[in-house]
Amino acid sequence: MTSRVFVDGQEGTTGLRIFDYLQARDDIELLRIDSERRKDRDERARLINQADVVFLCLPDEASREAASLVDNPDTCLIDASTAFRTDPTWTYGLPELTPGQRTRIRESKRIANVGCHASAFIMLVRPLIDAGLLPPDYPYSAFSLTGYSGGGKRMIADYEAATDGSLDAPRPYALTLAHKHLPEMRIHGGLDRDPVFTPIVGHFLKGLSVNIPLQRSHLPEGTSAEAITRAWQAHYEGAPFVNVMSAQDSEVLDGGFFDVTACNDTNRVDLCVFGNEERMALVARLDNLGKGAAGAAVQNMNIHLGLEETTGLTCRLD
Ligand SMILES: NC(=O)C1=CN([C@@H]2O[C@H](COP(=O)(O)OP(=O)(O)OC[C@H]3O[C@@H](n4cnc5c(N)ncnc54)[C@H](OP(=O)(O)O)[C@@H]3O)[C@@H](O)[C@H]2O)C=CC1
Ligand SMILES: CC(=O)N[C@@H](CCC(=O)OP(=O)(O)O)C(=O)O
Repeated sequence: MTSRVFVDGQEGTTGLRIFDYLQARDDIELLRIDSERRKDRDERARLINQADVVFLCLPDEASREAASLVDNPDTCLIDASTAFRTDPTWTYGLPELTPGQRTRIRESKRIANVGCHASAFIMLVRPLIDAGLLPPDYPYSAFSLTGYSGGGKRMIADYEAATDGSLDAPRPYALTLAHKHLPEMRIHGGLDRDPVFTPIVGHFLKGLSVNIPLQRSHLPEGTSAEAITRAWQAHYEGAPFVNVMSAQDSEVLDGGFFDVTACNDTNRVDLCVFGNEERMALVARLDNLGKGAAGAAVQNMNIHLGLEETTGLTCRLD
């Protein structure tokens, strides 16, 4: 059976990438909006209500408006923005979160796709907190290294225009320490309070890595690198896009350096723990436009439609 799909925001960074994923598929009929009318409320409402699945690839405010335009009870929204990620009437679009999450995504008509930094952060900590290896009240902090496509069309244009070298060096941002992903990190990560989170954007298009430092003296006795790896392996068993790695794997460190772009053009997320007797770091990497946005959105659509989760996506073993 063919499903009708509309991408609201089809000319943006995430929307274009979803188009790339879907246009080759013969089980999807893509509804296209005339470019001139892409911000016309009535035309968007018409297409939204014709579709089985609508991807909202819009700023938060435009996503809220789009959600208010739905009157077809069969239309499923998958929203890429931050607008609904902690709204209890929406389902959090991270299938790997807990054992029941795929069923919730299958049954829900309102799915909030996960933030790119938040995906990496939550996939590192949540299974470990649930397994009792990390305490919910630990004073968590994290930094993230991300490519500039995370900032959408405007940031891409700024980086591409900066041929004078002015944007060559990495730039920390969100230094008010109130990044918009903190609420979802806390709530869906299972933390007692928001982490101290500092993202850094670099002069590369895409790829992202989140690093969470940990002091072993503040962790439960049994929390070792081996125990963490085992807990991830148990939690993510059968998850086609999650790759639990060992610090000894040759693909993890290249001459002592970690490649934050190694998952680019896939929907894969790599998880790894580094460290010694005293200190550890949990590290995840993913493509911010793949598992961090468009790939995850297509994965959620596949699950919602009852299709094989991996349809049209590159997975762990590819
Ligand atoms: N880029 C990334 O890595 C990630 C992005 N996201 C989220 O996904 C959403 C989209 O981001 P991204 O693709 O990067 O953003 P872009 O800025 O690249 O694209 C947004 C698109 O939305 C269109 N738009 C804006 N307002 C309206 C409106 N009122 N009606 C219809 N269309 C509108 C814009 O139109 P125009 O073409 O005129 O500019 C643009 O094409 C955001 O909420 C973002 O936070 C989530 C995870 C990762
Ligand atoms: C480099 C850059 O600016 N990246 C964006 C992340 C993009 C993202 O995940 O956006 P949403 O969660 O809003 O959907 C940021 O940190 O705000």
